[in-house]
Amino acid sequence: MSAVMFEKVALIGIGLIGSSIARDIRALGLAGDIVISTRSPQTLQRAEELQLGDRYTVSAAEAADGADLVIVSVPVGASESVAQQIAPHLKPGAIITDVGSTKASVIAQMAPHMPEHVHFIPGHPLAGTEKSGPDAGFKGLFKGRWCIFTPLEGTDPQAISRLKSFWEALGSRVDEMDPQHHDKVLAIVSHLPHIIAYNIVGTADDLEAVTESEVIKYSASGFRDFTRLAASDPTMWRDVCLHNKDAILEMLARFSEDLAYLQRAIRWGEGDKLFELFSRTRTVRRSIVDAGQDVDAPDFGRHALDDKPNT
Ligand SMILES: NC(=O)C1=CN([C@@H]2O[C@H](COP(=O)(O)OP(=O)(O)OC[C@H]3O[C@@H](n4cnc5c(N)ncnc54)[C@H](O)[C@@H]3O)[C@@H](O)[C@H]2O)C=CC1
Ligand SMILES: O=C(O)C(=O)Cc1ccc(O)cc1
Repeated sequence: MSAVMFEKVALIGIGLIGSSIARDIRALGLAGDIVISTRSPQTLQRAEELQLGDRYTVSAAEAADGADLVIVSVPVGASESVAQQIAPHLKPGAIITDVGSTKASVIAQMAPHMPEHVHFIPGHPLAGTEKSGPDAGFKGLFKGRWCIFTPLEGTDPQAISRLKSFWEALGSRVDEMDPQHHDKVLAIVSHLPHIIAYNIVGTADDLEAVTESEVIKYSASGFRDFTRLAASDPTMWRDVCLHNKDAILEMLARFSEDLAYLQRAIRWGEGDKLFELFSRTRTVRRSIVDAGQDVDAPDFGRHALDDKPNT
């Protein structure tokens, strides 16, 4: 149904996100030629076994050479190294984008290396799982999810519009934001939940030595939800923490203050305070469900092109 949108697409990094994009491009026929590059020869070989692209190379420079669209899907801490490697080979008029979970740092790392004759448009699809690597990707990951662009001032609106059409073809809704604002919003809605999960599972793991296997044996679904997040890729999340340091520390300070309030209410038996907070937070969940953002709901993520509801 879709037509070729970019003649040559280079995917640098072919883990969960890169390989999901590759699968969608393939399925929708959005590219004439898909070239895949990743640093590790083993991962590259796996991408080839999975037939995610048309050509494969460990050289990011070779992959980017002559590409009309370059999508960088590597841990955010590797952004500068990739930008340095690809910059001399970028074709005039090419669109360069990324999928990194932090934006100000990615811009600081990549923008200085981008030649005048390309369109650099930082992006972030708000879709993913706790899994990593090329096997973890799947078709339709971005359906019904937001993709946030944080374009630099003066970026060609036509290039933004071409990239927007690409993400919309993958079923995403696209929004634009200032990178600093993006980093603050994501710090509270995504980065802190992961840090809290790493922390609580780490604490439980320390207790495990005392309680033997009780932590696993009796773990209720609340704790299990935390273990899913805490199973997320350590390299990726180390980089997110180091590259969104200021916003994360600001949100952690607020979080600790609010936790101290809760702690105090529990210590002094102030049930009304607990009840008030727990009632307020319940309405947050309800508004997410009402806004159609509940991924567990059967109709969530229907593609614009689907002609009948999911069953
Ligand atoms: N995992 C998730 O749920 C989401 C991740 N993101 C962002 O997407 C990016 C990629 O994440 P995933 O696909 O989950 O990670 P992943 O670990 O599954 O894949 C990362 C890929 O980058 C390659 N790589 C690592 N260092 C490299 C380097 N220096 N040069 C070239 N390739 C290199 C790896 O070989 C692998 O192919 C990250 O920046 C992450 O913040 C964005 C949205 C969701
Ligand atoms: O697995 C989950 O619950 C996620 O939250 C996935 C995710 C991880 C990082 C992002 O930048 C965006 C989405």
